[in-house]
Order: sequence, then structure tokens, then C-alpha cells
Amino acid sequence: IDTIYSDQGKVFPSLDQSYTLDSAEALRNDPRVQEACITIAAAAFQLIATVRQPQTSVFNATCSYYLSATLRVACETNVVEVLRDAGSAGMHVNAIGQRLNLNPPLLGRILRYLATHHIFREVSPDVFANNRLSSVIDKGKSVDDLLSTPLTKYDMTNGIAALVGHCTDEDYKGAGFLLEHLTDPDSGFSSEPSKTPMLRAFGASESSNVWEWFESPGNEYRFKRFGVAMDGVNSMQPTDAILKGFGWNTLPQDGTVVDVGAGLGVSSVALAKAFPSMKFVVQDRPKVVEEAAKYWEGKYPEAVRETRVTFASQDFFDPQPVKNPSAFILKQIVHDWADEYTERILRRLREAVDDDHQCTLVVIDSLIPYACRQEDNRQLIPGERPSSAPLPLLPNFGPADASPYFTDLSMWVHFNSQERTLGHMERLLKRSGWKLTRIYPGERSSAHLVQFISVPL
Ligand SMILES: C[S@@+](CC[C@H](N)C(=O)[O-])C[C@H]1O[C@@H](n2cnc3c(N)ncnc32)[C@H](O)[C@@H]1O
Repeated sequence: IDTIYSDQGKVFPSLDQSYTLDSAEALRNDPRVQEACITIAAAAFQLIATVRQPQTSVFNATCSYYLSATLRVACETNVVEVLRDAGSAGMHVNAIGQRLNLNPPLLGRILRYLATHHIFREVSPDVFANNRLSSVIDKGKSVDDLLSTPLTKYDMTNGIAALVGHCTDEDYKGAGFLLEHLTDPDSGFSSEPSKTPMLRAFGASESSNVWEWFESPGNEYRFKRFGVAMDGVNSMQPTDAILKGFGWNTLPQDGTVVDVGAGLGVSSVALAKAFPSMKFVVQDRPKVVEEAAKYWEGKYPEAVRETRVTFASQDFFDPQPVKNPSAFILKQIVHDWADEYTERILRRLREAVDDDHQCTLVVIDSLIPYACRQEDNRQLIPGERPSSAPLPLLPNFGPADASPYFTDLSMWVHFNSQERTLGHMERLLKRSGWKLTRIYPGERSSAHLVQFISVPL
């Protein structure tokens, strides 16, 4: 890392300074720097687990809920933005409390706990400043704006703070009910999206799924925040990530691609621009499709005018009306559904393809690696990358690379669904009439979204 940084005349960003997207930060995306950083972090985690008294490690893990709880306070009360105005000298907790109308001794304990975990800095006794980690949840608005519009404070923000707000609230509370969910035979063996730890936590057993609960009266603030948080998640992936993997140029250039459960159809916009003769069908629920049409009107009006893109309200559990397209895209859909439901979605697509027609199914989702090494003589799926973590590290880099596992548990908490291992995905596709032919693992920086390519069995 030092060599790469000094070759470019840059200094690696300091933990004490606020996060800024400058050229030193951008250099962290160099694959060599990324690989070194993740290896160092994995080694540090493994060393801690090795050298620390086991009781201490387990008790630290046990109490890690206090990190979520204190981060929630810091994010929701706008402490980060008050400290942004204070600069690197920081601010006494009495002054922070006065600005936010909060009890200073209580707030001080929260900030000290976070500073002990390298989120904020205690500059001198009871004086706190932002650092590289805390500044990531800066909403980018003035404190006056945030205090005067509490219900819409996340609107027009980059989504990271909204994501922290959502995860440390709905997701966190749902996570507290994993055991009850698992050991209750009514939910522990169920595939139903109505039986989720989160709905249990909020006493919302009458809701048929989490979406319905979000839209119910009283949840307006959470619903809005969730929308911004999802934008934040999407913005972590480059919009043209879809182009980096499957060879779309191998499809007939005048063929049709159906984006199933497309949302706004962000991936299809990138494809439509790159392949100007292909046609696209954007399918989703009625209200979403209306939004998608407006989105395309802004992003790529020519495609709408030339009817290269059409919008269809289509339930993916119903028979698929577009027969024999060149490709189907299912991006971040199957992780929302338990196996039984996912099979139904996949079968509907298979039923729309004749046996002798060449159609490619591109499923895009996270991939769950095992936490152990697998046999070296195993037949790999083409494109599958064996772990690059050097021994004696865990092959999946342990907590240094845990985001697929967070998403997996979060899918359980929200939807009673999951992210999947490669073998699981392959079996699921096979049971639904598809053969997994290869995968394209995402780059580390694209939060591990993987393209799973299949053809009719
Ligand atoms: C996580 S989003 C993914 C959106 C898009 N594929 C993307 O990656 O940006 C899941 C999408 O599934 C849609 N959806 C949920 N249930 C559906 C159903 N029964 N039929 C069609 N779409 C559905 C939602 O409206 C939402 O747009």
C-alpha cells in the first residue's frame, strides 16, 4: 500500500480526518490496494480472535448490539452534522446537547462508546469530533434544515445515513427475534413472506409482508427512509455493472430482453444505451412500472419514443406473456423469496421458452461463500473463483468481508428469504428447468453482486 501510494505522491487517508472522496480515497479502489486492505483486515480480525481471552471475545460479540443502538442515536439525532460544523477541534458534549436539546451526560456516554470503536474521536475529555468513520453518515444538510424537517430529513441525501437509520431500527429489532422465529414451528419451517422476524418484532402479524407493513399508517417516516436507504444501496454499485460480465453482444442484436421485477429498470437503461438495436420489456408491479416509465423518460427518452422499451405491469408469479425472448434478467429478485416462491418465479420464465429456443437467464444477486475451504479437485462452475485468502486466514476473509452474510440475514429478517451458496443456486435453477452454465463474480467494490448465467435444461 505504501509503495502504491508513494509512487503516486499520495498519503493513505487518516482515521482522524473526515471522509472525502478525493484522489487519495479513489486510489483505495486500485485492485492491489483493495486486496492488501482486505488481507490486513482479515488478519487483524483473526489475530484478535487468536490472542484475546475467549471469554472477552465472546462477551464483546455478545454486546455488539450496543454498537447498533448507539449508532442509531448518533445518526437519528444529527450529532454528526453538528460536529461537522465544529471541525477538527470538536465540541464539548454540553454544547452538543444544548444544540440538539439532549441530555449531555447521556449523549457523552454514547459518543464515548462509539469513539472507543473508532467511530468519532474524543479529542479531550468530553470533547468530540468527527473522524473518517463517523463522517460517512453525514447527511450533507445543514443542522437547521435537518431540525426543521425531521420527517423528510433523509430526502435528497446519498442514502448511507438512511441505510444506517433503517438497519439500526427495523432490521436490528427484527434480528432480536431470530431465535423466536427459528424455534416456533409455525415460522421456523415456513416459506411465507408474512412470517418474518421483523413483523414479529413489530407485532404486525396481520401484515401479509414487510412491504404492506411499510405502507401502513404510522410508518410514513420509516417508509420514506427505507426508500432512500435502497437508493443508497443501489448507488454503491456502478449503473453499468450489468455490462461487466455476461457477453450481451452474443445475443441477437435485434433481440428482446425482459427485465423481470425491474424496479425502475436501471440495468436495462445501461444495456439499451450499449446495444442500440435491442428491445427491452420492463416488468414490475403497476405503481412501480409507472415510475419506471417516468425514469426512462428522463434517462433515455429516445428509447421510449422509438418503442425500444415497453413497460408492462406483470406479476412474476403469473404466466410470462413474452415468449421466447433472447434473455431474462432477474436482478435482486430471488433473494427476496424463499425457495418455494423462487422456484415458481423461475418456472414461469422457463414455461415461456420453447425447448429449441436459445434464451439466457441472467440472475444477479449476492453469492454466499462457505467459511471453510472446499476440496481442490472439485469441479468448478466456469467463472467460479477459488478463494484468494492466503492460509491461515479464513477463506472468505472472515469479518473483513462480511457484507453478503449481513444481506443474507437481513433477507431472513425482512422477507423470510435468503442469499444463496453457489450449489444452492444451481440446485434451485435445475429444479426449475434451468442449467447454470457460468458465473461472473462481481468486483469487490460492487458489493459482491454476481451474475449467474443459465440456459433452458
Ligand atoms: C429489490 S427490488 C429489485 C429491482 C430491480 N430488479 C433492481 O435490481 O434494481 C425488487 C422488485 O421486485 C418487485 N416485485 C415484488 N413483488 C413482485 C411481483 N409479485 N411481481 C413483479 N414484481 C414484483 C418490486 O416492486 C421491486 O421493484
